[in-house]
Amino acid sequence: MSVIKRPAVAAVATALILLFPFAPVPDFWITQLNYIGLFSLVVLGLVLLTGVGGLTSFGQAAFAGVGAYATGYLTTVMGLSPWLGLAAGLAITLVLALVIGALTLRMSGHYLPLATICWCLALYYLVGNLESLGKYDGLLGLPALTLGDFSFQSERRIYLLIWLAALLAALAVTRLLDSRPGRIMRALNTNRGGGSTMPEAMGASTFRHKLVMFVIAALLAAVSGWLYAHMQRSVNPSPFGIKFGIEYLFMAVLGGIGTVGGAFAGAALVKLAEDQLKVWLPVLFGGSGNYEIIVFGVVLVLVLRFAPDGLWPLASRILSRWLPARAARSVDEAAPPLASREHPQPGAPLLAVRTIRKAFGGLIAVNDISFEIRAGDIVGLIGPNGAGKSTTFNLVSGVLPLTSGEVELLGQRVDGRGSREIARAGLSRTFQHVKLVPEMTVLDNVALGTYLRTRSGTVRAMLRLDKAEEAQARAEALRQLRRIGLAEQAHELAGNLALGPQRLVEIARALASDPSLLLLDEPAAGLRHKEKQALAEVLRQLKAEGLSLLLVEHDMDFVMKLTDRIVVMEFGRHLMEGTPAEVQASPAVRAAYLGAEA
Ligand SMILES: Nc1ncnc2c1ncn2[C@@H]1O[C@H](COP(=O)(O)OP(=O)(O)OP(=O)(O)O)[C@@H](O)[C@H]1O
Repeated sequence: MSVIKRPAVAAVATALILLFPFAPVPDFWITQLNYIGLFSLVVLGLVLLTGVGGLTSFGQAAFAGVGAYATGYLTTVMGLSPWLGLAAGLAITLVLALVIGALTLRMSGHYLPLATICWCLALYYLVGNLESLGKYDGLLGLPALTLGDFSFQSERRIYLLIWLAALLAALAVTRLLDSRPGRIMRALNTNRGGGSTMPEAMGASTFRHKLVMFVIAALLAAVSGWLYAHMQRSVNPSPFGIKFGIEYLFMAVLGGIGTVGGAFAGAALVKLAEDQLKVWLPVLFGGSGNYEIIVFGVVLVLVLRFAPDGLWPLASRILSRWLPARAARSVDEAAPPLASREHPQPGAPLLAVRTIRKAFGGLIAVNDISFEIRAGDIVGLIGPNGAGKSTTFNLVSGVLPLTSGEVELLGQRVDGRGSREIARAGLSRTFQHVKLVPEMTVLDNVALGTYLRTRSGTVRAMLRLDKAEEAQARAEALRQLRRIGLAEQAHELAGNLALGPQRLVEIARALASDPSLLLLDEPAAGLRHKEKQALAEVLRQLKAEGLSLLLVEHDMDFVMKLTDRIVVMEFGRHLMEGTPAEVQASPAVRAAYLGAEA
């Protein structure tokens, strides 16, 4: 085992970067690195927004423009300090990002990218036509940045500010991704099978998390614009147009859009390659022209084809042969337990479903269904295919709105509320199609379930003020994994597990929210015999611990052995309710199943 640890490698790399301008290197390289640092700041925002959150933006250059023009105007026209320029740039960016985000982030698919293109174009033409901002010539004569008597006038000096900002941003984004809000952000990417259903069921507002990512990405771009303006000592619209918006996205994709290291790799590769290509391509092809754009297009296609995760993950896989292995973060099992909710006494009313109905157009999928669950009950919901079980489940858990009827959980009416609020009221669930974050560890996936029992937000996460609470959340996750017999796999990636253990991880995640009622949607579907046995064992143990369960399941054998009571549905209607023995003996149930099989 290597004696060198990864943090030591990172510390040495950071020191080398910050000491670079003190070495006798030509100014050319300082300039190059300044640009790379500035670009990295913007691309880091894209890593968070696009790579992690799956929200594509072509408009980051425009936010850089806001940062640059705010300071440009305040320092040249109004004669104010560049630091006020920074504050104003960040404030304007914050407001703009909140407004644009609020308008566009609820849209799905291609609307957000289109909106960001429009916004980028609009800002470009706006500043290019405003007399007060110098039209297309821009603003000249910005002052150098100063701190007390120290002036960041030369490129070598501003290098320190640029790289300090870029490295601090990288640290903040890394910390954020490994935190309570970060886990939710990583679960959002629909391109990787994520979405809003699972995070909402864990009690998190997906819109809010998307907005936070959008704002952070915009603020990072604005800081880059501010630094750029004071490095150039002038601003004009061209670096903030759509061409740069696309180029930032290109850097992110080339470097590795889901990784912090990819932001730096992408920025460096594009900047260095662009300069070289600008020199060599005209020599090769003769004449002048933007040939590098063609080369970039070809390279992008090749990267997407052969290294779709980008070059940084590829390089780090190769480098990991020589670098020390990443140590699994230990779990402090002595951390104090998270606060627990007050659970109802056994036998107390828990869930009351009263004449709930769901119509999809003319089809009544759930037709006036009623049943009750008392604390400590294990209730099964069965019926032939298309009987309306999943729809009932989704109505109770708030994924679908009711057409009519009432749902009461622990004495509170919850019909008409979304799944987030129902989760808060004490209900947790698993999904028929497993919804784990495959590139997160099993432990982190389970820690996602502690969302409602913890409080730390984005700023606390970025400043690492959430250490104590994170230790509690991780200890709770390990406790739940031990409860379902998967503690050994805590540090594996969830995507590497087979379906059976994945379903168990979903149960552990639901348990981590300390629910009063657990809803399991076809937990045995697709499992092999041995996996089913392991699952049944876990559920029997939960039953012995007094947990209340509602279970939708196809496997009759599985349901009969486990439940206290069974509700049978057919064609959306309530067919019968009784003990497993009563249901098994019922001619009506047999006829319904035989009819379904016929
Ligand atoms: N979003 C929807 N829009 C229109 N019809 C729907 C929708 N969801 C379900 N249905 C219909 O409602 C009926 C009940 O479906 P549901 O999925 O609840 O049944 P199920 O008992 O869970 O079936 P399975 O066991 O096959 O999962 C079916 O006829 C289905 O086609």
